[in-house]
Amino acid sequence: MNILVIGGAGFIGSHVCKAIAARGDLPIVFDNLSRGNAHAVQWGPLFKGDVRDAAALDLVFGDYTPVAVMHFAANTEVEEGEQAPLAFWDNNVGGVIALLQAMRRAGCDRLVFSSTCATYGMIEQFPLTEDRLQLPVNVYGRTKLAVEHMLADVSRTEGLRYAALRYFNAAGASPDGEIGEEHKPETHLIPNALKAAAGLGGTMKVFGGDYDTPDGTCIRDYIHVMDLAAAHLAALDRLGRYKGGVACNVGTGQGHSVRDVLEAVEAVTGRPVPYELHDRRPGDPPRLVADVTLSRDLLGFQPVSSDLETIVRTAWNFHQARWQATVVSD
Ligand SMILES: NC(=O)c1ccc[n+]([C@@H]2O[C@H](COP(=O)([O-])OP(=O)(O)OC[C@H]3O[C@@H](n4cnc5c(N)ncnc54)[C@H](O)[C@@H]3O)[C@@H](O)[C@H]2O)c1
Ligand SMILES: O=c1ccn([C@@H]2O[C@H](COP(=O)(O)OP(=O)(O)O[C@H]3O[C@H](CO)[C@H](O)[C@H](O)[C@H]3O)[C@@H](O)[C@H]2O)c(=O)[nH]1
Repeated sequence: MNILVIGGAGFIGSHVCKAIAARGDLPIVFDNLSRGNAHAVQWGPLFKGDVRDAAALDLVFGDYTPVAVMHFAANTEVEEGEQAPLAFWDNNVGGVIALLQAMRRAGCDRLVFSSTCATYGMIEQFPLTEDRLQLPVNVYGRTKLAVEHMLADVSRTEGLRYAALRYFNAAGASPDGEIGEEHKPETHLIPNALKAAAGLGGTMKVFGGDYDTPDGTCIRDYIHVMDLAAAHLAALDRLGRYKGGVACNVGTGQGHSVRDVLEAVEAVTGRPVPYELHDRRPGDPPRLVADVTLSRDLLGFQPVSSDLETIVRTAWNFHQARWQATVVSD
């Protein structure tokens, strides 16, 4: 099967491509390389284009007749969205409108969409099941929630089959070190903590030590990116069997504070993480932890590599290899 992977040069998309290829299907990456890396596209062709470009989409649908689409392309940095909302609405919502129109022209009716736990916002009722009221507190989350509504509307009227996967915090790297997390700029906690431990990032900032959580720092549900990739394959299979659409959490059900993560980084690397407490980062909810019942029952999904030690170790191995390669090529 040909699977069109929009945003497949990015962190999560590239790991999903690896998983698609591992089971014998062909990932066709469509990416404008605004954030991703061409070197992470290793398991199929790379088509350079913008998802808002209808003609470019028609070309790739015409050339490869994909049976399904996975859509990862988006503006993703929460803080950036607070400064530049229109760019987020344009790419995150405008991109999906253009994609759905191209899918309709091509007669392709299956879509796996990257949604996010950021669509829940400040909900303080736990566990965080999918039927909770979604009240996103940042621009990023609002754009993703708007797409969820759009998908439901289009599914109802046009028969689109879709899965909106509400990922919690994707982290870790391919265990063989081939690919990993390489955002530029990097704003995510684990790569920043690893950089600080390696003495490459100076002192890292911990955003907020006064949250209403046991140690005062934010709690997140970290899921290994290869587990996340497995969830995508399960969702894809489900689209082949059932009509309609579904929105489903993808997490582990376990929460870890920022301090827990720093401790795990110190344990794996054997080095201290120099950090200083900083003001809260705008748009950060204090606690986001998935209820995993639906992903287990609907997708048969069970994370196997998402303990904090494995996440940090695979990320550390990947980053060390990249840093060494950079020094050698310099
Ligand atoms: N990283 C996480 O923890 C996390 C959590 C929840 C949801 N998500 C969502 O998952 C998806 C992937 O996240 P990621 O961390 O891999 O991000 P990423 O930035 O690494 O990857 C996104 C990719 O999309 C490409 N892209 C962006 N705009 C494009 C456009 N207009 N046309 C074509 N390509 C475009 C970028 O070049 C990049 O390769 C995003 O939609 C994000 O919102 C991520
Ligand atoms: O240098 C850093 C980086 C992060 N953090 C803290 O660590 C936690 C995790 O932050 P990340 O930036 O790693 O992840 P986010 O939870 O902000 O964001 C992730 O989850 C979001 C949903 O909330 C979005 O989907 C987004 O795309 C995805 O990157 C937050 O409390 C953040 O304030 C720090 O203290 N210092």
